[in-house]
Amino acid sequence: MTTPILDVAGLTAAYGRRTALRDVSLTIRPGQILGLLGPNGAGKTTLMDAVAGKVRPVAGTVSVCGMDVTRRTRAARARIGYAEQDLAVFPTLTVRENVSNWAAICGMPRRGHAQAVDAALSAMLLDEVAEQRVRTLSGGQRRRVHCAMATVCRPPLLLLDEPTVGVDPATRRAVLDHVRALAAEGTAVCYSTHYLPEVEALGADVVLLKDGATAARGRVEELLDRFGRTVAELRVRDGDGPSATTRTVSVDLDGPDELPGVLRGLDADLNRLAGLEIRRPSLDEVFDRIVEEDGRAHADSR
Ligand SMILES: Nc1ncnc2c1ncn2[C@@H]1O[C@H](COP(=O)(O)OP(=O)(O)OP(=O)(O)O)[C@@H](O)[C@H]1O
Repeated sequence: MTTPILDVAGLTAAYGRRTALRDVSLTIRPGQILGLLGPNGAGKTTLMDAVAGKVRPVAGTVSVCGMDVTRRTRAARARIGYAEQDLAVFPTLTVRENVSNWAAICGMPRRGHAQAVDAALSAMLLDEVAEQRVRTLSGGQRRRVHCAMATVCRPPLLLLDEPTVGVDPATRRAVLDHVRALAAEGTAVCYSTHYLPEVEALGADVVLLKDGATAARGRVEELLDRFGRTVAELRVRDGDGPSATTRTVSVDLDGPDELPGVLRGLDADLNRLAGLEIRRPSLDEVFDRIVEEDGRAHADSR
């Protein structure tokens, strides 16, 4: 197995007396996308801030490309592209100037600088507004500028904190395509979102935080299998002729294999079956279920 780009071990973090992360451990390897999920206040931003060296751990360690973030903050930070929730752009500069300046701050050499900026702008669909001052942009456009800044230097680790909040569907697709392309080139990506279909579209591994602790982790398919319910919805006809009515009966299945047994159970009523639909669990349902339950009970060991 390849060495992780990001290794978080037993991370606990606090704001004063308020503990925001409790003993969180995770790794992200080159080319891996980790979907960071959790309800508001679960600790997603705090985790990213700790990885970026903005929040100091109370306990545990964070290392990026083998460098301890607390002891070698600058060197580790240079390996990270971080698109934060709070937009840190210069409103009076143009889009191109913001991305270009950021590339320079990150130490990008002059050679290839202009092409890298062009590529980052194009990937975020910013060509048309490249010469516009950032203060004239919409909120969704500004968020794209932030993603372009985070990705322009092609860092080994990309932290994207809810990058698609307030963006239109075309931009959402562009962000997801770009993230997939960067991962295919070997970038390790930590992607926080409340839009669960994005996690599925990215084929991401998932860490679900709840109250600062790991409530669940795994591949999307594994979480669906472990926590999801497959439901057979049978539409059964009552009565005959014009007065006939139809009712829906829902049966929980442990898996599609149980369906023949359910149908056999209908026996004489089988000819009253007017329709049948199998509903696979969605990640939304699984997410709600884990968050409602005591998530810690489900946490895997690392
Ligand atoms: N600067 C701060 N000072 C004090 N408490 C904070 C600060 N930032 C976050 N917190 C608290 O830490 C906890 C975790 O917050 P965090 O922003 O990491 O959650 P989140 O999962 O990113 O939430 P959201 O989905 O709303 O962005 C919350 O209880 C929050 O109130």
